[in-house]
Amino acid sequence: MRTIAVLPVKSFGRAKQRLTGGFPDRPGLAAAMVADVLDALAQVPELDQVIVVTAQAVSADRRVTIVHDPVEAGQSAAAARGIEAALERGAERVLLVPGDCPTLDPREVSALLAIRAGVVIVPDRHGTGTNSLLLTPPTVIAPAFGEGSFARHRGLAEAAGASFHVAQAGSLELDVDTRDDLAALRRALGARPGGAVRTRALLEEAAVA
Ligand SMILES: Nc1nc2c(ncn2[C@@H]2O[C@H](COP(=O)(O)OP(=O)(O)OP(=O)(O)O)[C@@H](O)[C@H]2O)c(=O)[nH]1
Ligand SMILES: C=C(OP(=O)(O)O)C(=O)O
Repeated sequence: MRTIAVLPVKSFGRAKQRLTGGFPDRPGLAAAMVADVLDALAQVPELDQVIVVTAQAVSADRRVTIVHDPVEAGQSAAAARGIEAALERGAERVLLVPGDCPTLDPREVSALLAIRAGVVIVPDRHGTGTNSLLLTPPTVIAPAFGEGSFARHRGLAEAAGASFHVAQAGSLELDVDTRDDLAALRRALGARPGGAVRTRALLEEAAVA
């Protein structure tokens, strides 16, 4: 089943506003996390392509398509733009992934893609947000990210009469928005050697600065 990942990426200079005062180089952190997410997605054989939706210059491999986001109207609008581009490229399902989950484990993504349901959701670590959505078909529901999005996506799936599955994928449940998330990231990176190479290096560099 032709599967395309869609990764919305806000301009790094405008990203991670909730980390103001929590980390010296927010743009650098946003860029490092996106690069680590892309590295991880590149190791998922079940993905036919990756679409990055952004106004930002992003370096990536040949399997990545950049779709321009001139308006930056939010994650949902960017995700919708990516879904449209994925449909044009023959996607039968799309995996929506955020760019701020640097611990993303390719093996967990493969396990996620083995689940058969109209809407598969990976909640954030608080259980109230949405860190990833697997949509089959890509238009089964419209992305509705933001506060309380887990319940909203479940409601949309029910209203659409789509099957709904909540997936446990620890490496995808940690998105980095706040100082607490950054502390949780440091713990997660300390507990698991390897992966998130750029994010790990930036945090280590900041720690000794
Ligand atoms: N292309 C695009 N991506 C976005 C936009 N808003 C958010 N994103 C991406 O959606 C994902 C989750 O977004 P947030 O958690 O809100 O990240 P953020 O906007 O950097 O964080 P805050 O500035 O604290 O809200 C990240 O990969 C963001 O880069 C947007 O307007 N356009
Ligand atoms: C976008 C979401 O949350 P956050 O902005 O905290 O990543 C969400 O969980 O839908």
